[in-house]
Amino acid sequence: MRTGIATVCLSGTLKEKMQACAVAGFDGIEIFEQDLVTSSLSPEDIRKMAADLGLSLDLYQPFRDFDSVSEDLLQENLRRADAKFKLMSRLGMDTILVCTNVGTATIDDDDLRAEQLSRLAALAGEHGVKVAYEALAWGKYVNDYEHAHRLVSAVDHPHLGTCLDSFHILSRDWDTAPIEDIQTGKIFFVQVADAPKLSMDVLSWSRHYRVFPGEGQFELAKFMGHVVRAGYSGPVSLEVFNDVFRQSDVERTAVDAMRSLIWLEEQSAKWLEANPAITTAGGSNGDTGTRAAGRRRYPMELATLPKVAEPAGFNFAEVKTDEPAQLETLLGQLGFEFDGRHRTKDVQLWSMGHARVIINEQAPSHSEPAITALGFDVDSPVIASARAQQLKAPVVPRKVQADEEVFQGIAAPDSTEIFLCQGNPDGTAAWTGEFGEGSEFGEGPEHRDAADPAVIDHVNLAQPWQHFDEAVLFYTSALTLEPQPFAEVPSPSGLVRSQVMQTSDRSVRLVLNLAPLLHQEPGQQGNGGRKTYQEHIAFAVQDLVATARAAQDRGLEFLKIPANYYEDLDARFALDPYFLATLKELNLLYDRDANGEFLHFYTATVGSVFFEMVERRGNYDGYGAPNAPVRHAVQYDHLHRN
Ligand SMILES: O=C(O)c1ccc(O)c(O)c1
Ligand SMILES: [Mg+2]
Repeated sequence: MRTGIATVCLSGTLKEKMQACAVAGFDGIEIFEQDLVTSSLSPEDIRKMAADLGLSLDLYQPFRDFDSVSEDLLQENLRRADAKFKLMSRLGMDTILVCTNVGTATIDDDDLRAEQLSRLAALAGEHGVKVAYEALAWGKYVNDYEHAHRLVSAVDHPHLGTCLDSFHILSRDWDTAPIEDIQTGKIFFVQVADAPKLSMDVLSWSRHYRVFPGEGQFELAKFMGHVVRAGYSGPVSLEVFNDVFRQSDVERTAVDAMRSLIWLEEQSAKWLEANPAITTAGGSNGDTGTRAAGRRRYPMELATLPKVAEPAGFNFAEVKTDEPAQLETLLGQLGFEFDGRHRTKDVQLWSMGHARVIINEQAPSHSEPAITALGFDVDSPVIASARAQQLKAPVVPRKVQADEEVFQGIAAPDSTEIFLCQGNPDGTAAWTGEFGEGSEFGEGPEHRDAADPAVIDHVNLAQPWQHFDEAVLFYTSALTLEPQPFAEVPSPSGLVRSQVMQTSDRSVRLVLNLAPLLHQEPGQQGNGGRKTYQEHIAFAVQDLVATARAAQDRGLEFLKIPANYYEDLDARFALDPYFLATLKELNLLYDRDANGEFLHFYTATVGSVFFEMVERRGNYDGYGAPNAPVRHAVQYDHLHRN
């Protein structure tokens, strides 16, 4: 698959954008008109720079408001087109995008439109330029790709073809299957963008909220599957208008963009495998009739990635600090046991059942506790790491001694280190043997009750606002977690956007939060990587009431839940009075739905970290979302009291 990206996706000057695209590994780019007009580089300079960078200049865009106009306006539009065609010759470009008229169209007549497009195609032909006609979702008379293509077919000129843009098609819920009916060779260009499902006017949605594939909710693999089956083999080019990406670091956004196409390519190949085309006599579009290993061949070759299964669970969570005292107390009060220190590193291991927490003391001085690493159990750490690296995940360098387990590590967009681990099927982990071994430092984990079912239930990571979408794609593509629709949770300092990423069996649940800006204390940017949001690790136990009582006996300070909460709980659920009294006495939170029940409590925050203990009853699948505002409020209270 040839990869491309429109310069409008990125921040910076045209030169900076082009360099970032080359570094990220794109094959080509679309030049957005404004980037050219505002550039100090001449068209010849741009052409040379692209050639030097190994980038093809795939599309010049957009040419607006051409069709459905009066004759005098058309004359003017043809003059303008002539100037752009001459410019394209200087740039060495051969394809221009013409979008359906949204501004000056006054005549709704397909015959007239076809006639006008045919005059444009004839002029383009004289310049050796190809015109790709794209239906904008808000086009005045033409806003549907099939309509646009009917016009292209009516004109039937070798220099006029169709441009398909996934946003304009999927935002309007147009059926994508008829893409396959487009005559081979008549799709001149394909643009891809994803988007969250939003109910707003489609122009604003398009201009501000597009995201890279895998970061939104569109069925892009299916869209691409139909494009591939139509026999298209040209560039698949990202066109993502997004307010955040346009102000983010250009090189980083270009890598995020590239990752999205690598992932989309794999997903498209998978969709094609799962949806074999029905063979018709004589073959369908683009079908060369050959079969390789039972797979139909299409002109577009789709690369795949190392195959991995979903992670089987959390292997560990790491909190880093050089001041571990409070953390040690908290974990001890929750019922964790100290398994000892690492043989060679300044690191402690604490565990409860199969929930393992590492306190890493190799931190700069005065580093308050922060979640810095997560371990995931995978079938093959080497294959999982290869996949992540092909998806351009940065590798985390590790110092290991000869006889220590080597973890494959990659850095998530918020800089949390993700380790790909080989867990044992019984939930234990071999590396724990490196701790406490017959030394004065604790007993080691061997004494632990292997039947204790405690596990890490979920981890909640706060994302910097400019990396939220990137994080969704990172966990989707590299770790194959499934993103759920996002929710908004009110807190005293703002609305928190929250998105769950999980495995299908829920053995891994990761919650990404976009914390309110207020939580970013000024002057903390780049402060030794210190996180300024609250994040937490939740542990699942079998009997939360017993866990809470034991924790209370060990002196754990519970966050005081307001009495109003319990009144509301009773009103909603008509709980057994004794049970309600127990919840209230222990400051426990409760939720119930058709699948089951959920009991949980939170600790106070140390540094940027707090812990949650949960009990899931039945098949309860949520996170106590109705209780999240209460949690935010009591934590806010607690923070401002101290
Ligand atoms: O928003 C627009 O105007 C616009 C322009 C060109 C495109 O290719 C597109 O998809 C949208
Ligand atoms: Mg477009």
